[in-house]
Amino acid sequence: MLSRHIASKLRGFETPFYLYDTALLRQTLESVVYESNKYGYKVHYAIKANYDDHLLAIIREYGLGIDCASGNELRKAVEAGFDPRGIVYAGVGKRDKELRYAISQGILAINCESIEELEVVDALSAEAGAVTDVALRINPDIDPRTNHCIDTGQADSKFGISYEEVLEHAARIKSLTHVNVVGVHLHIGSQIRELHVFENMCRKVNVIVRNLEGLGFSFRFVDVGGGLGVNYDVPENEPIPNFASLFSIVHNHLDIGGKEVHFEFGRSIVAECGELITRVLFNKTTATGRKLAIVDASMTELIRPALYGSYHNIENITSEEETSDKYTVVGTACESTDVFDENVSLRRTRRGDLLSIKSAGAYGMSMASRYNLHDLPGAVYSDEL
Ligand SMILES: Cc1ncc(COP(=O)(O)O)c(C=O)c1O
Repeated sequence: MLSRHIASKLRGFETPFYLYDTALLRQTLESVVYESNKYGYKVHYAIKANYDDHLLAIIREYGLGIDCASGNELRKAVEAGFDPRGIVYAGVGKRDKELRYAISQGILAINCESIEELEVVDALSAEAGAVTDVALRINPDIDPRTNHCIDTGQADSKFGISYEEVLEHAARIKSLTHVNVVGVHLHIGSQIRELHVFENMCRKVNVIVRNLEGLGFSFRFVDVGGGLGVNYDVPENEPIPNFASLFSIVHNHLDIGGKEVHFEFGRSIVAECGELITRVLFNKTTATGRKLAIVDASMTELIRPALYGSYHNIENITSEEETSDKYTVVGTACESTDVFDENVSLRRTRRGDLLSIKSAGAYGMSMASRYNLHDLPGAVYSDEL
């Protein structure tokens, strides 16, 4: 973990801020590129995880495509220099102006999540005099065995079109003249640590693709989404996620002929290279005996613990004094759920100490808000120190 080694340098920066280890980001990108090249797989970066300009410039150097979830994310990717032909755009509710923009950019595919959306893309493409490449985002009804708040591929989920509905409307979909159905897309959820789940996913995809092609569809690619989890518990043990295992599972279980296989990784690319650095403002003990460390960050910088009950490992990077005391680390926001973690073992923690909240590079800054009119946090990059 970078911050522990450069804690004295960090003291001078206004807290809270995100610290990014760009060397680790580069190693992670090297790994994903190396491992995916073994099978000819194509990797998109899910820009929702973190759209920081400095990080995007690095990610672009490694030739990844982009997965985006809104018109503004698409615009951001295009402005950051990513080739529109390598961009996919998913999202359960796309506004007409967002669809018009995507159509005008000629992206790799709009991943459509309802029959109605396919019809609207067809109509808007006709208006623009275009034929738009789309993929069918299919809900495969798979339990990804992750936090229920972040699963996306179970039957009842708002994401994707049910396979049955695609079958029912197959003839109608094929009759649309201004969309070209070039792919199948699915994404079963995020922070998946039990990789055998992806075996089930592959088996379902095999059936879906075979049956739909039997009905006359012809797909150029299958995009199996993202979801590879990271080690929030002990990030030092696994700074780079296990891309090799996931690719090997997909290689061994996906049976779709020579079609392109695409992935959309967010968390696994950027989570571990980011830490949220925050300063201890006050210590106090509740009437019930809980020792609180009140820090100057809050759910406005990192909402994952408050929103999903997610765990992030926390360390006092400026104290050397061991203690058996346990701390509940709370933020400044006017919300009772604004708690980073309870009963944390930290070195003796005093006003002014810096804490690192680790593995915060994904869905940290990109989900930050200005609640309580907090300022948005800054960013410090290891290659600029
Ligand atoms: C459609 C889609 N693709 C890719 C991702 C990226 O997922 P992850 O950050 O888990 O790799 C998400 C987020 O879960 C998503 O909804």
